[in-house]
Amino acid sequence: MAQSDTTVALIGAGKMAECLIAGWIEAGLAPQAIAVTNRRNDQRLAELADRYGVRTARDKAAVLQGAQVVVMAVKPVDMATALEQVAPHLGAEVAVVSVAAGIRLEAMARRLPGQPHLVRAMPNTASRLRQAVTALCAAPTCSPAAFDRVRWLFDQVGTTVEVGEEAFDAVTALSGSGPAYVYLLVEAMLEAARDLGLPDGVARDLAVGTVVGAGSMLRHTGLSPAELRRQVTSPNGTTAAAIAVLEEMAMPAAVRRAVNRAAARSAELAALVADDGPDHARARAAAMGS
Ligand SMILES: NC(=O)C1=CN([C@@H]2O[C@H](COP(=O)(O)OP(=O)(O)OC[C@H]3O[C@@H](n4cnc5c(N)ncnc54)[C@H](O)[C@@H]3O)[C@@H](O)[C@H]2O)C=CC1
Ligand SMILES: O=C(O)[C@@H]1CCC=N1
Repeated sequence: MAQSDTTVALIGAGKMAECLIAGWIEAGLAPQAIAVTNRRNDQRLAELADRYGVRTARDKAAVLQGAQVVVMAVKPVDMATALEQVAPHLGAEVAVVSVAAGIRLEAMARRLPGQPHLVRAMPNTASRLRQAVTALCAAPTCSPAAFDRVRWLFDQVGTTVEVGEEAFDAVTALSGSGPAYVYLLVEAMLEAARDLGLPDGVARDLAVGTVVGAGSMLRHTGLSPAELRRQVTSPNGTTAAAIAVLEEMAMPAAVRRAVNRAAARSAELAALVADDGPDHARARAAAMGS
């Protein structure tokens, strides 16, 4: 069977699930090849069915029926329960992919005994526009064919890289959470533009164009960010004045610390699917503020 005939079930109909669905539909996957379920909120399922034409059901057995790839798109705190709920309905040939921060392959394997084709993925919300970067890591038991199918799916919504699982906390902090850092920067730029009296629409067009242009420069010139920054920064000019303030206020150090903190949080989230069952996981989650 061709990769393009791949059938997918998504467990969890939240923000990340919708970004994946939107990207897959845009890439030409048949809407009826995608099935989605959610914990509660039929309204949300109706919305996704209406918007994308995908199949939806509250019943897990119904959405898992015929799926070659199952994408677990629930919060880390809900993963133990969700894995236990899907386990009875999975055939041994099905690939199960978690996109959750922190949840390790070994923890998935414990909840899905006899399920060899386990994959961990960290996409980001740009999958909605097929511009995600997704890191992938297969369990040692995953067959090359099952992994290829999963990689094909994530290739449809952007680019993929294969990394060792030990890199996942860093990857999550960098590219999983990363879009939010850029949005925060743009929010601050827009506030400054308003202070300076620019109309909101003009400021948004200029700020967005600036971020997209800078991203394209990074992608296409092959120059380092430091060199590209130097090209903008005239001696004693406006950029130098701005960068001096950002350095004085420790912006680079703050970003480094933030990314490190995100990675540490990803490592902490692993405890949510430990050995002692969902009830204990919930208690730990409450203690951890999840
Ligand atoms: N939002 C993002 O930018 C990214 C999120 N992720 C990961 O994706 C996962 C989902 O995140 P979001 O979509 O942002 O969260 P969300 O809260 O928007 O969606 C999670 C959905 O899962 C559903 N759910 C919970 N337990 C369930 C169960 N047992 N069965 C069926 N559905 C269940 C909830 O009702 C909710 O609709 C998280 O683990 C997160 O770490 C990964 C990369 C980026
Ligand atoms: O904030 C989070 O935990 C998730 C994982 C990466 C992006 N969002």
